[in-house]
Amino acid sequence: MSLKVALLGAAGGIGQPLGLLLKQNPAITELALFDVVPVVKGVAADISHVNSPAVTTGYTKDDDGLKHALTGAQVVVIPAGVPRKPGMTRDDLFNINAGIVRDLAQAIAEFCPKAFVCVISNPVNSTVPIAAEVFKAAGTFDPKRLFGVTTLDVVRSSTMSAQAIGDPTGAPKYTIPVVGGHSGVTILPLLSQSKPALPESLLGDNEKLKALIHRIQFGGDEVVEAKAGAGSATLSMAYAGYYFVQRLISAAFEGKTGVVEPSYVYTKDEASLASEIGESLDFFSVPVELGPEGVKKLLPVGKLSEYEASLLKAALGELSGSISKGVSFIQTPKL
Ligand SMILES: NC(=O)C1=CN([C@@H]2O[C@H](COP(=O)(O)OP(=O)(O)OC[C@H]3O[C@@H](n4cnc5c(N)ncnc54)[C@H](O)[C@@H]3O)[C@@H](O)[C@H]2O)C=CC1
Ligand SMILES: O=C([O-])CC(=O)C(=O)O
Repeated sequence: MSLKVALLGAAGGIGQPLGLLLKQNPAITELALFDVVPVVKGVAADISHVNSPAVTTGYTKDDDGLKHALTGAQVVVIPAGVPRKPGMTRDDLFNINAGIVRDLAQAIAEFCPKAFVCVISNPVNSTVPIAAEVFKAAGTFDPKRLFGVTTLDVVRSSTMSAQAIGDPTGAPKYTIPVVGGHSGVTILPLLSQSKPALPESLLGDNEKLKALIHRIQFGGDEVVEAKAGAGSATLSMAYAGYYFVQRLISAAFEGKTGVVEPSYVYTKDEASLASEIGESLDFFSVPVELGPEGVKKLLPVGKLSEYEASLLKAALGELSGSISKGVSFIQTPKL
């Protein structure tokens, strides 16, 4: 089997470690690293010495680099764009990152229209709708193949929950679905659905529960503050992004069944989701069963606690605006 993965924004804080992680996946036979900064060629030369199968090449804008990086790619991962500084929201990145994601999506539509596309660039709540609108305009949109990567919220949920119950090394034990979006109150970790269940000493203690959910929702800020102007989460994001991509690869190319990961996906016309959350949204993060076509099935959000149901209302309030903002960025004619 041959499998080409393209990583766009490969010289960045996320791109470099994510490229290294992708390089060590034995299923990947070709790894195309694209960035607008020339050091990407050095990053590719460096990573290419790792003795795994993926033949690794760096591309910049020169010599039709984006075209060559994307042609034949079956999976495209996008961490291209600017990160936050203290005091900024993810939405403050819109002005720069919206155009970056639009242009990369246009190139994907042209050079690898059938690829699975995993968007990391923030604000995810708007950049995924932007990519979808570009694909729709190009006639290549397949809702089963477009994913907003929200896995870092899932990763933080298990780590922070284990810490909150005084079992910090127990993090890998807890699988906690996160639904909604990827920004502040739109991030809704369903602690009541943790497998195995979290203890009553947490679930029954409103103050502790509130503090934990707030920490997960604003986990990105912890890193932004600690990096003090030098960027946002990169290493944990590379871990989470790689985790999602390798799960997708295992389901889409290696025949693995029963692979379920939350992701921010196209949910328009999903009547059962709309009746669960009480509103019809074009995009929402839900647990997704992955398969050969990408999305095989969207799984239900499931039963929410009373507190989670109140948080869902806040998430819905913000999400619809972020989605429309992304859609209008493409649909509104520029003067
Ligand atoms: N989905 C998530 O959970 C997370 C998303 N992010 C987001 O990921 C993005 C990247 O973050 P970092 O890697 O820390 O930023 P960075 O600034 O370190 O790296 C971004 C890279 O993108 C490149 N780039 C800019 N325009 C480009 C274009 N048109 N084509 C290709 N490459 C381009 C830059 O040259 C740079 O190398 C940010 O928007 C950040 O907010 C960050 C953490 C978590
Ligand atoms: O906080 C940020 O800006 C980066 C991000 O999305 C995260 O760490 O979850």
